[in-house]
Amino acid sequence: MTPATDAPTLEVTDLTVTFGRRRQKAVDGVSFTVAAGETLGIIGQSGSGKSVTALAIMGLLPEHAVVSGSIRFGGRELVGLGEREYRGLRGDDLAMIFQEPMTALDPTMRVGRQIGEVVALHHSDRRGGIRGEVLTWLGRVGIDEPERIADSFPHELSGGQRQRALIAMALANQPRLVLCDEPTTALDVLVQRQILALLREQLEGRSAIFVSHDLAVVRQTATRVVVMLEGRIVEEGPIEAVIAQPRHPYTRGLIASARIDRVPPGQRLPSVADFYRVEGQ
Ligand SMILES: Nc1ncnc2c1ncn2[C@@H]1O[C@H](COP(=O)(O)OP(=O)(O)OP(=O)(O)O)[C@@H](O)[C@H]1O
Repeated sequence: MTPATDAPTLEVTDLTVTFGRRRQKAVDGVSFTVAAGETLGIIGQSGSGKSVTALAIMGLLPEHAVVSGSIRFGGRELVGLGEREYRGLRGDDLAMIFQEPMTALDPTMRVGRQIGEVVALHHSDRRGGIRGEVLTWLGRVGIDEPERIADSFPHELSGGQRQRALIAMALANQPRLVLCDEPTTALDVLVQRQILALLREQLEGRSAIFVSHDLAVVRQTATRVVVMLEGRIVEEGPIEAVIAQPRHPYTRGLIASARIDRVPPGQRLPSVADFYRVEGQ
């Protein structure tokens, strides 16, 4: 018998998402897996369906979204799961790190309390040790003065500190899958590098999905990558193999014009229009 640990953490099969009466599919028959302990990169230009895929997994799509296909997480089907059951999964088994931490943090609540609420949410028995756990996590994500930061409101923190706090919040319950959606895009280049280094360290050995338009950024954290174009996956493979020998013309154009080996993380990828211009030459 195959041991349970060999089963993928996440198995997405033929996932399709449309919005309301719009005919075009935002995500169109997408299939991929995330093995236990691996970080999968999802790359593609703006509008290619990366965020919609991540939000479908998190059960965070708006009500007018029509989802079909299958998302199996630890053997459980998530498509069609009720909001109450999803709430039990989020923060505990499934966590998400967003691009803009200010929208994910409550501006009216001190940072330490917000992280503490996540810890307490699923472990009410740990109430006594919650403050200690919050401070430990803030230290672990590289916050120098955990006490002061825990007692601050989000607007009193720098962008980098806010993203560190959000990472602490996402990881505090040791989730089985962490989704990062452009977690460094809103930061300036220096802070972006620091947060990437932190994520690289913290995601090591965890199951994770790292969504970005930036191949150089994905390369730092992911072992495998899927390339999305207009709602579909056009290429997938180990990241270094895809960079060295891209098979799909879009990936080839993307790597050629992004000069992936030469550009630092943070540079934007070319758009589809750029790609067709490159191809048309
Ligand atoms: N709430 C929504 N209602 C209607 N259409 C939406 C909604 N959210 C996304 N879409 C559409 O779905 C498609 C895919 O969007 P998605 O946000 O997944 O792209 P993305 O690859 O993540 O791009 P970005 O990097 O800009 O976030 C786009 O055409 C977008 O307009």
